[in-house]
Amino acid sequence: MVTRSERRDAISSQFQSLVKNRPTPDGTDDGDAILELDDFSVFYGDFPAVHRLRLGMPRRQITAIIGPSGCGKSTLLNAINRMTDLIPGARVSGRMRLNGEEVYGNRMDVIWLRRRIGMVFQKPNPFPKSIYDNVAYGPRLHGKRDRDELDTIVERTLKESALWEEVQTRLHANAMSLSGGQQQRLCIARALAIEPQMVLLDEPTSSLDPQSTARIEALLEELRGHYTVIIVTHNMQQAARVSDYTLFLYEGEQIEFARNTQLFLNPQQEQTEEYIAGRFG
Ligand SMILES: Nc1ncnc2c1ncn2[C@@H]1O[C@H](COP(=O)(O)OP(=O)(O)OP(=O)(O)O)[C@@H](O)[C@H]1O
Repeated sequence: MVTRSERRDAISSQFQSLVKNRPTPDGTDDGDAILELDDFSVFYGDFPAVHRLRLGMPRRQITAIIGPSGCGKSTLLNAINRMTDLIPGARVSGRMRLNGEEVYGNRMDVIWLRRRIGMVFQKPNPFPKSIYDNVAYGPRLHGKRDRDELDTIVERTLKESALWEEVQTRLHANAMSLSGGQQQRLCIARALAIEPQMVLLDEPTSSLDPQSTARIEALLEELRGHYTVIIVTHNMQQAARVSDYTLFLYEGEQIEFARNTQLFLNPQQEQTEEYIAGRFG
């Protein structure tokens, strides 16, 4: 029978080498939250898929959302850009503020909101267009037409997403000709091209091989400090490696939200400890 203290030591040694204690990005401090949830819930009919969340996600840092299947990770992610509005029977309660503005307030322009938040899904989903047109798509929607300006945006975001070296000589090739890992980096470039307030990633590496996964993780490291990133992942080692903060959800409830140095090395809740020790989920 493993004692609690032995389990804690095992967890700590497993995650010690993964968790990085990075300083807050320049111009931000510890309490600087871009997204604040206050008693925030999402219901499907009467069923609370996420329930009474209360937390602040830090600006220009990376927050991971972890928890067993069905705990509400995607529901929360979709609530941030109000994709939940499109689901019949879904409703929210409580407050969510982005940069101090009520996401669910009467004055929020939902089209504007969705255009300010980049989203990347589990399976890479580039448009069946050229690499260039995929990246230029969002800026064009925002009314940018000047060719030089678009060229600059395409080059900048392909560099930010660590794809430029591989595609600079074939920008007009179809995006579907790229490998799965390259397609996912292109989707990240497409999300960055709109200069988003936030980038939401829903299990972005679960369909990729280990090498492509490592490239995406390295890319996230580069994005940190410039963009606010929220990543849903089933992989606890990945959460420990790439993020600064982690939210652990269980059956829609917020069990623990903390810096990774706490959540993975010194969890405050026994359920967190059991989950990251792999005892359930
Ligand atoms: N459109 C919907 N209508 C009704 N219930 C839903 C709907 N979408 C999700 N749910 C339920 O809400 C709960 C949370 O689902 P959600 O997809 O957010 O979980 P998850 O943590 O992202 O799961 P997974 O890790 O399997 O992707 C689950 O019980 C799910 O069955």
